[in-house]
Order: sequence, then structure tokens, then C-alpha cells
Amino acid sequence: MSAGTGEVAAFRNVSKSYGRVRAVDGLDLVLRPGETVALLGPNGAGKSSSLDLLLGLREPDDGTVELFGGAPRAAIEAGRVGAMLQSGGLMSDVKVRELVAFACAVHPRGHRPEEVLETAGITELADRKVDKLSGGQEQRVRFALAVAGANDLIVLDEPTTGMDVSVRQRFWAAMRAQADAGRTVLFATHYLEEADSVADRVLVLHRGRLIADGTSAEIKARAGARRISFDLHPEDGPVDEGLLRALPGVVGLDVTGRPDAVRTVRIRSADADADVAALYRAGLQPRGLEVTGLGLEQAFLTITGEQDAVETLETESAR
Ligand SMILES: Nc1ncnc2c1ncn2[C@@H]1O[C@H](COP(=O)(O)OP(=O)(O)OP(=O)(O)O)[C@@H](O)[C@H]1O
Repeated sequence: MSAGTGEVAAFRNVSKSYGRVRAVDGLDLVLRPGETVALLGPNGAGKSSSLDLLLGLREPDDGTVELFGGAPRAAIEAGRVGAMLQSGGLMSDVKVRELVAFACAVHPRGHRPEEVLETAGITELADRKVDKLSGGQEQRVRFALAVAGANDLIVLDEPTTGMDVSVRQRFWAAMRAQADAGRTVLFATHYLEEADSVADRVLVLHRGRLIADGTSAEIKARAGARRISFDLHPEDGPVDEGLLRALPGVVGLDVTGRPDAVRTVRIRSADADADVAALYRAGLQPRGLEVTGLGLEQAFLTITGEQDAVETLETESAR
């Protein structure tokens, strides 16, 4: 299958355990050409394990993983995939230029080494020994190795760890150029602002399960991306919590204050515009009304926190 159509990667009901730890749990996922996809999740959520499965570095216990409609190994041997992983040291006692030239030479569709050094912004490091680099410089060399050939899919595991702000910006500019060239980019990250600004699709893993999949805006909306807060005064009538809860975008509701005093209402909303309009239509007189946005970070904490609450309930009811 070509990179221009169909599926770049597919997980079909994939599970992987290490002893009693279920690192990946029933993962179903398809990546399509040209997508830039961020993989988010708390520590131990299964991000690295999923990437290892995708690259054929580990075999699933259940389910199947495909790259370009076939076995991961075949796609990798055909030079369709570039990867930048956390693990594995770089060769020691070689110069950056030599290492990059080697990666270009062995890649079935290798670029020119000078071009790769330029893309990764490491031309000035070319004559340095690989084992004498700082952590951030080493990351840039790993990046060069990931783009040494014309790949259809680039897989990056926490690529910007150790990079300073300017290197990080340069890195993402280079990555965007890869995506603009029609390549699919999949990256695991702990930096939610990177996911927010770079990815056009965000996946959230939690205890090996995919708990959210959508654009950053959709994920924020699902978490109740905006907060509406206001006061209701007792002289304006009693507070009808049922009415508030039934507003069209309400995801969460919190009402504080004594029934006979000023009550403060905080709403987590997926559609603040509709909720505010509905408040007035219902004849309420909200005072000091404020609508604030929720960042992806808060959205992420909200949905992973909600998932924890659901799992606790499930565990308790199963007892
Ligand atoms: N080789 C292994 N042997 C045993 N357990 C493992 C192994 N690799 C991962 N695990 C466990 O599997 C779970 C998922 O780990 P994984 O590294 O995939 O998560 P992650 O989302 O990448 O985490 P982090 O954000 O901390 O890098 C964790 O509980 C981890 O301890």
C-alpha cells in the first residue's frame, strides 16, 4: 500500500503484558498519511510499549500490529520508518558526520549526509565525537538518524527531552516540514504544549488503554474545556441545581454557599456560549459572570483523573 492512501499504521485489539503488568490493553488505532499525532499519558501509561510494538521491537500477546498493511519488520526493512527512541546509546568513538553518513548509507532511501546534518541543525557539530555531546546535542543527533532517509512514518519517543527552548523550536519546525511533505509523524511526549501546538491529533493513553482520541480542541471540549463562574443572590430566587445541570454543555457543576446567602456556581462546560445564553433564557440573573478557558494540561488531568475515578468504582463494584 502506498503512503498516499489508506493506513500507515494499525493496532487491532493489541495487548501486551510484562508479567502481571498490562502495559497495553486492547489498543485499537489507525494512523493515516500526513497526520501529526501526539501520544500523551502519565508515566507508565504504555506509550513506549506501544511504540515498541509498532516498530516490531516487541510482539503483542494478543491482536495485530501493521505498518503499511504488512508486518512492522517488512516496512522497516523497506526503509519506510524512521525512529527516535529513548533507549539505546549512540555508537561511541565516531564523529557525528560519520554516524550520520552511515545512517544515510544503510537506509534504503537515504538522503545526502550534508542535507541531513542541515535538517537536524547539527552541521556545526559534525566533527565532534558522538560520546562527547551534551544531552540536548545527542537528541539532535538522534533526530538526524530518524530523518536520514525518506521515511513515510517518523516515530519519536519524547524527542525534545533535554533540548533547550531554541533547539526545541528548531526541532519542531523541522518536524512540521516533514509533515508538510506528507509524512506521518507520531510522537510521545510529556509536554502538553507541544501536543497542543504541533499535533493535529492527540491520543491519550491511560493504563494501556486509549481513553481519548481527537484534535486538541476536541479533547479540551470533552474535558469541559471552559469554566463558567458566577454568583446568584438570594433575592433573585432559589438556585435550581437541576436546571443548571441540564444546561446543554455542562460536564461538571459545583455550587457553594449557604442556601440563604450568595451562592457561587462553577460550571465546567463543553459549550460555554450555549450555556450562558441558556442561563439568561431561563431567567437567572448571574452576577460577575466569567468564562475562562482550560488548557490541554488541565483537560489531560481532568480526563485521566475521571478515568481513575471510573476504574475505582468498577473495582469496588466488582468486589
Ligand atoms: N521491559 C519491561 N519489563 C517489565 N515491565 C515493563 C517493561 N517495560 C515497561 N514495563 C511496564 O509497563 C508499563 C508501561 O510502561 P511504558 O514504558 O510503556 O510507559 P510510558 O507511558 O512510556 O511511561 P513513561 O512516561 O514513564 O515513559 C509500566 O508499568 C512499566 O513499568
